[in-house]
Amino acid sequence: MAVYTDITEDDLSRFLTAYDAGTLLSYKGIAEGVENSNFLLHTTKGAFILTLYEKRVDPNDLPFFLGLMHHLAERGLSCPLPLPRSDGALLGELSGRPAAMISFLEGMWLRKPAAKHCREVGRALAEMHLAGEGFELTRANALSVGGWRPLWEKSADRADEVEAGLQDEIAGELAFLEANWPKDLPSGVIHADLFQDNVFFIGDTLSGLIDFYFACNDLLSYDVSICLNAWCFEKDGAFNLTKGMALLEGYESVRPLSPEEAVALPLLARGSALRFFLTRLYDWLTTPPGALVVKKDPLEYLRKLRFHRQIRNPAEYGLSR
Ligand SMILES: Nc1ncnc2c1ncn2[C@@H]1O[C@H](COP(=O)(O)OP(=O)(O)OP(=O)(O)O)[C@@H](O)[C@H]1O
Ligand SMILES: N[C@@H](CCO)C(=O)O
Repeated sequence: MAVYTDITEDDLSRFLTAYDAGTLLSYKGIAEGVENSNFLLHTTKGAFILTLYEKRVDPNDLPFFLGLMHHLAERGLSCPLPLPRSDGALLGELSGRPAAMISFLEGMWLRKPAAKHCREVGRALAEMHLAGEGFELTRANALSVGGWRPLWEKSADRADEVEAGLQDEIAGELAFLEANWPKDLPSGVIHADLFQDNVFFIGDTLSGLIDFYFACNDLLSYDVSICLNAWCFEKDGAFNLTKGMALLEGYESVRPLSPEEAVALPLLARGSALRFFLTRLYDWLTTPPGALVVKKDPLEYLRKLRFHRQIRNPAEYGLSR
């Protein structure tokens, strides 16, 4: 249950007076999610999502996130729309946290996606990359290669509590990636967290993308590698070549990867595996007992990182050339 900050009915009803969202009928905390506190609201005007932004979201970044969702929705991408307050602002404050009201997206995320769903995700990711062109705000990726060492240093001393030898292995991996990280690849607005729980389907039809709170400007193919990691591995840790092929075909049906992006995929996938390993490791070691949040297993991403280390050719992901 990711509700770090609770809210009272009186405070919420007062908060809603600044919106054209009707009057409150009911509200409840949403179990899913790790980063922020989310509530499902029912009002006399329908269903809405209220998000209270927590520790990993810098309030100064919120205009970028909320403005991006508006920009993408205007270009036909199915994603949540932030509701404006009576003064036009997209951001308010509730229970001491920055807070926004966003439109409710129909659909549900898939617990067991098939290759056909991966194809739709690849297509939607490329469509998002193209729709992001022309967005006037920019945001550096705080969790790209430049952000991994400071994050690692917060957990390094305790890493061997999770698995013996981890401290040396990750220190070596980090040094390798810092020395070899690709630079001159196509970049633009990326989602940077397009995991299964952030893509909604109605039946087999993709109905929308949510959770743009890691969106930023970075390498487009890095975003592809995040999806390879998030969608194309089975629960036993095996890479599913059929899903990889489908995801990459879906992406390339909208935006073909350049030869340089294709060659860089194994390195990018190692990097994105390390990124999620590091945030999960930090949360694993620092989330207080009894916190209303599901901690995610860092070792899942350590295994993915080790898998990519032995990949020599993007064809091993199912990339056709
Ligand atoms: N616009 C929306 N429409 C419908 N449901 C939503 C919407 N936004 C969020 N949700 C629900 O709230 C849950 C958590 O949302 P979100 O993923 O944005 O939170 P988070 O804390 O940022 O999670 P994460 O750990 O995935 O980053 C989603 O899994 C979904 O069930
Ligand atoms: N999607 C991330 C959590 C939010 O960043 C993970 O699964 O580690």
